[in-house]
Amino acid sequence: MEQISCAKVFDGEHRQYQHQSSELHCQMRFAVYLPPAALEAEKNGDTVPVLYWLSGLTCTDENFMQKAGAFRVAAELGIAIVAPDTSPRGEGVPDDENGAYDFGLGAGFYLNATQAPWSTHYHMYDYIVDELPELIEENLPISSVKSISGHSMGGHGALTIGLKNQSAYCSISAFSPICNPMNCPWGQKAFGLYLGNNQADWQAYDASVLLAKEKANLPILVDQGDADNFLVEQLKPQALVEAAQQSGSDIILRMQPGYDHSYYFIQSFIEDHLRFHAESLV
Ligand SMILES: N[C@@H](CCC(=O)N[C@@H](CS)C(=O)NCC(=O)O)C(=O)O
Repeated sequence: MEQISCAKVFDGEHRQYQHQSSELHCQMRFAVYLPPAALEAEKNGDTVPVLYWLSGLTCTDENFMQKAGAFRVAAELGIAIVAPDTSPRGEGVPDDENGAYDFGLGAGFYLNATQAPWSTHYHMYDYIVDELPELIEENLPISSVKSISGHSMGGHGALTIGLKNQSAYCSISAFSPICNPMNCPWGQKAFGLYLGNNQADWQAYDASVLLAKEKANLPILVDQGDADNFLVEQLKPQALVEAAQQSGSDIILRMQPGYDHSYYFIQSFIEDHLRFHAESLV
């Protein structure tokens, strides 16, 4: 992998890297925040734990890093943050035929597509679960002790990836996640095109279906603004709460009055999420 930027921030470093992805068959970029403890660890061959952040529709590796205001607390806690892109990129990677924001480029939905022409490149699930952590752990002072978080489509990604790989992650959190994609327009469009029309195949990527089936054995925190324009039609946190009740899982859902879907909301509560993950990242 090749380093393409570096900036000092809160005594740590924000860096961007690019690499050729074998899962996605294209060049990918990701960003990492290394807290001061990681820079110290880098000198001694040690590692620090990490939070993987999955962004939402239209985002790249930049949105969270530039807008969430997460570095001061990550520096204090000694937690690295890795922010990947939200889809495969580049010439030859197919996009929505109308360039829509909710499918194709910038909208990989953290799944493995099975349908042509998407199935060649759109393997974001395997990229996040396997390829990216392997690359990170091999090349950076970052350990396999990891948690996962995300926003909106990335909240869906964090919940589904965390629930399907409970032994690999210490904790899960999400801001404004798409909780029941099988039953909302964003999810139905993406799953229909990436996975085909058989809805039985969609269940493996629906957080509410997964949580209803199996009790979660790791801590889960969800924050949702009640002034979020997407809340009723797309996000459906109540489905997640009902699923948790069905399997006897403990999840914390906090409805936050007056907050919308934006990074202003994320910036307001990211400290809580980092401290929540720090309790499990040991
Ligand atoms: N109305 C938006 C919908 C997309 C959207 O709200 N994206 C959220 C995630 S679902 C986001 O994080 N956008 C980028 C940002 O705010 O930096 C658009 O058309 O771009």
